[in-house]
Amino acid sequence: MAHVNIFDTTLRDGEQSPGVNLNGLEKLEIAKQLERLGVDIMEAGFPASSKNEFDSVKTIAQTIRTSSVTGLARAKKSDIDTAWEALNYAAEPRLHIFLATSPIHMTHKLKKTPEEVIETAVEMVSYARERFPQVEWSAEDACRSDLDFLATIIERVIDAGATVINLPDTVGYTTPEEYGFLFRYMRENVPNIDRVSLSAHCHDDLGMAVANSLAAIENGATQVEGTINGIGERAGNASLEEIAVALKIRGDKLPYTTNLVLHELKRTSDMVSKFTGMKVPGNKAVVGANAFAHESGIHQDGVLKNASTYEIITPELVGVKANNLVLGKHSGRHAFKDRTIALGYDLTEAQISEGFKQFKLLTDKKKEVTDDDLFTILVDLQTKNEDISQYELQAFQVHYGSGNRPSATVALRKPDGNVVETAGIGQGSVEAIYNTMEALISEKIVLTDYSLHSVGEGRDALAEVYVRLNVQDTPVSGRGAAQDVLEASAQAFLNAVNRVYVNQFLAQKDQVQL
Ligand SMILES: CC(=O)SCCNC(=O)CCNC(=O)[C@H](O)C(C)(C)COP(=O)(O)OP(=O)(O)OC[C@H]1O[C@@H](n2cnc3c(N)ncnc32)[C@H](O)[C@@H]1OP(=O)(O)O
Ligand SMILES: CC(C)C(=O)C(=O)O
Ligand SMILES: [Mg+2]
Repeated sequence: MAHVNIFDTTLRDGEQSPGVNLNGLEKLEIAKQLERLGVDIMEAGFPASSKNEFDSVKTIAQTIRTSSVTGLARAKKSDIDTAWEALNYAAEPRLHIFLATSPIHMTHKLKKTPEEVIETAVEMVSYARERFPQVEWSAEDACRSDLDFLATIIERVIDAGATVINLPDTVGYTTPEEYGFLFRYMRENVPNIDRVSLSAHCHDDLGMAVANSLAAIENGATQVEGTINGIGERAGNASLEEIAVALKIRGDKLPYTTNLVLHELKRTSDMVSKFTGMKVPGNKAVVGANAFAHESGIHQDGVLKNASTYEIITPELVGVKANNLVLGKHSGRHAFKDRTIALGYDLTEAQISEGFKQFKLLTDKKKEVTDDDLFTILVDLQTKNEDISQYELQAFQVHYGSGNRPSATVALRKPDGNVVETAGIGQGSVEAIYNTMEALISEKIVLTDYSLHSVGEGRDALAEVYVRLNVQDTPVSGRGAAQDVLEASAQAFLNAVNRVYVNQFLAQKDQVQL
């Protein structure tokens, strides 16, 4: 069977999803989980795009050992130099350079002639190869490019030292037949094509990203790019879990292997969903909550008689556990710690103590503490920047009654350690809390989105809230979890505010150091 390399771009193209802004600690946790999942290459970010992005790519490059870490760069020396500064720590540093090749992009965006585009691509690929042992070159908007021009530029960048050629369907425009043809055409018409790995990168604007990726594999792609849960720019990227499971389940038609550890898929999907705030729809293939649920009587009857009547994928294959009940009221610290390790957490002793404290508090209120509950508590602990003091909720109280205007009293600890308290009103309880917190924080804060859902089932389930805010016109998202919906709402608001605060704090620190 032929092998296909998996290139994950959740942290780069995935993070380009509107409204998603991951902090460095969240990116690092996702990177570690992607390594456990067995991705061959992970694109950690676009180092030249900002100081925060540079720092997080560098930390990921320093941490990840078994997957290759790459970063994106424009065809510009300064982008390549910055990328090298961040990525040279990686076990196998790689660079991903892109330059558009379609007439639309060359004329209107780059304002370059096709000859100038060839010259720039060749010059930048050979410049990058002076540093990086592996250089991927992407022909942005390949699917709307002229085939012969594409074949010419590919031949030239391979001669300049590119080791991987990517043919992205940047705008999600192509069909499986056309995309398959593109790969066959390049295999047959670029004389030096066998010197490189050929990669597919699809977007889902017409809902064909996974089908297109599979067509590319059948026609000579040896690498496929995508994201977990299919998140990404606009309608998103090809969903890696769908591609990997399709290759596994339809090995009869698609005889290709990957290095992915399939039973890590569900956990990876859950983590990406939690950190990005992009909830996975129930009917999403492979990882949706309903992917293994059977509702109608005839289906239930069939499954009871033999699961293969209506199930082509077993839940265990992708790591969905039938019963994820874990610890209870009488569990001790050792059992708790063992469970955190089994869940894939790498916590310090201080984090374990804090997590155990929160777990015990939860067992007082909740009959069954599930893996999902633990995941929610621990994720917040692990991704909080303990080195920078931030806004903390000290206490709050809400008065609500039908016919009365809701009011809230909130006490906050500010980053300078002072505790401030005030009261305010709103049209509803959540708005009363948010208005009061806005007054205490003294910034202009606008709520642009709010969503609430429960973690698991039952009246005692944890509530999880996601918000999007504009803090002094900076868009930012935040999440909070608690047993009470109002407390979860308050925590989500502060989580978003703290993201802006931490970024400003780090930016000021960098300026002082300069
Ligand atoms: C298909 C994709 O997903 S491509 C990746 C897209 N991702 C992102 O853009 C996220 C990160 N981007 C950013 O933070 C910013 O856009 C930055 C820091 C990279 C650049 O910011 P700015 O310098 O303000 O430029 P801005 O984004 O407005 O415009 C892009 C410039 O890069 C040029 N450019 C675009 N692609 C390339 C390329 N592959 N190689 C070289 N130049 C390029 C554009 O022509 C434009 O140049 P111009 O200023 O001479 O007109
Ligand atoms: C940077 C490139 C590969 C990209 O994301 C695209 O073209 O979609
Ligand atoms: Mg893309």
